[in-house]
Amino acid sequence: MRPSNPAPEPAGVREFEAAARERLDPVHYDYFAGGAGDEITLRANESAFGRLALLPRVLRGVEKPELGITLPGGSASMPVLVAPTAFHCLADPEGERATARAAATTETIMIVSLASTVAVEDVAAAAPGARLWFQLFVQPDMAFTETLVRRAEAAGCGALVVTVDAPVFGTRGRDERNGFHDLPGGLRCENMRDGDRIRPIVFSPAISWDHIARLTEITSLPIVLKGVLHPSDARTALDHGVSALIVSNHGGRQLDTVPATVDVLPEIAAAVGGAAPVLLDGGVRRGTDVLKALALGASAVAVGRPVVWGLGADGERGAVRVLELLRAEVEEALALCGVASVHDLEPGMVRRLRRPW
Ligand SMILES: Cc1cc2nc3c(=O)[nH]c(=O)nc-3n(C[C@H](O)[C@H](O)[C@H](O)COP(=O)(O)O)c2cc1C
Ligand SMILES: CC(C)CC(=O)C(=O)O
Repeated sequence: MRPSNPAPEPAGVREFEAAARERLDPVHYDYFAGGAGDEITLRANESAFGRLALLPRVLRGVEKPELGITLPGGSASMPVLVAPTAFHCLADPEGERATARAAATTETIMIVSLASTVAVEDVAAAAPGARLWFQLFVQPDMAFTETLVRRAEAAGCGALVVTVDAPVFGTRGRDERNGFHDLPGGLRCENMRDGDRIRPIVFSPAISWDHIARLTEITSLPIVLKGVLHPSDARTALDHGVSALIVSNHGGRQLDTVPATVDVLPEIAAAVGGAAPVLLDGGVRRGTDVLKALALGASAVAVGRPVVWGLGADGERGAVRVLELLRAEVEEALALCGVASVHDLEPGMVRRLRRPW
């Protein structure tokens, strides 16, 4: 008897999403996929890349392009990082352990969410050599926030990513309709453990620049501010000793109708003027998206849902495949653009289309 053909490997991030959707509980799929309000920003993040065209150069004699990058907080073998996303155990039983091993295999940086379902110490222990950063929603109880910072330091995290676009938690219609408000069966936000209890994550509108100043006093880790969309905030961040910025709208999950991240990137890059690296997340699904973001001023991008789709489709192996797919796509697009290194992309290589394709 002939063995049946194995299912073909997904050939792009969007196919991984379809494969993950098949396997995940529909309520959990919706949690991962969904956005705030009418999901206008969620859709805009992806479609904005579709309004940009790449303008390649020819005959530049480029051999294998150079993909590696160095950031305050560590280096990576490619300009694609793992954005912090919560609750990986909903996508795979190994959860964040699997993601961290995938990041270690692909030699890129994983930003571990405060809301991870595996404690940051256990994530680090599961993936020796993984390059981890720790994401924080500043908790108004600064003594507890400081405990979190010490834990991240002790676990070997290379940077603190402070998410500033969540003074309150954005309402996601899909979760409301599905009644998804709690983690199921024994899963917890393990970083919030405090003795015998698990604290709730507090989203506080009282958090201000003073808290960022305080963080820079209590840790020598580089502080990366995630969720900046206004050029004035980018400049204020630099005044507060922030080491890098992530232009992010939380994957369209917080304030709906804010612009697509790639559309505000040039303004933020201009405001920062090279004083600190600017990263971007939101809607990156192809290697060509990565090139566009880098050309418009990003030092690197991060991907949120794509890694979750890899994890949901095939655990650690799926997450590796997604990251390797993106690497291969970046490499091919650089070669086709005649660019020798991710550092050599420039705004002139991107054209804004009057009408989308
Ligand atoms: C399911 C999910 C959970 C997320 N959890 C967090 C989180 O815990 N902390 C955080 O700063 N951002 C969180 N984000 C936002 C991501 O870090 C990132 O900004 C966003 O996913 C990027 O968009 P993309 O999914 O289109 O790549 C989450 C996003 C998703 C989709
Ligand atoms: C549970 C949340 C804290 C994670 C988050 O930021 C999100 O779902 O967008």
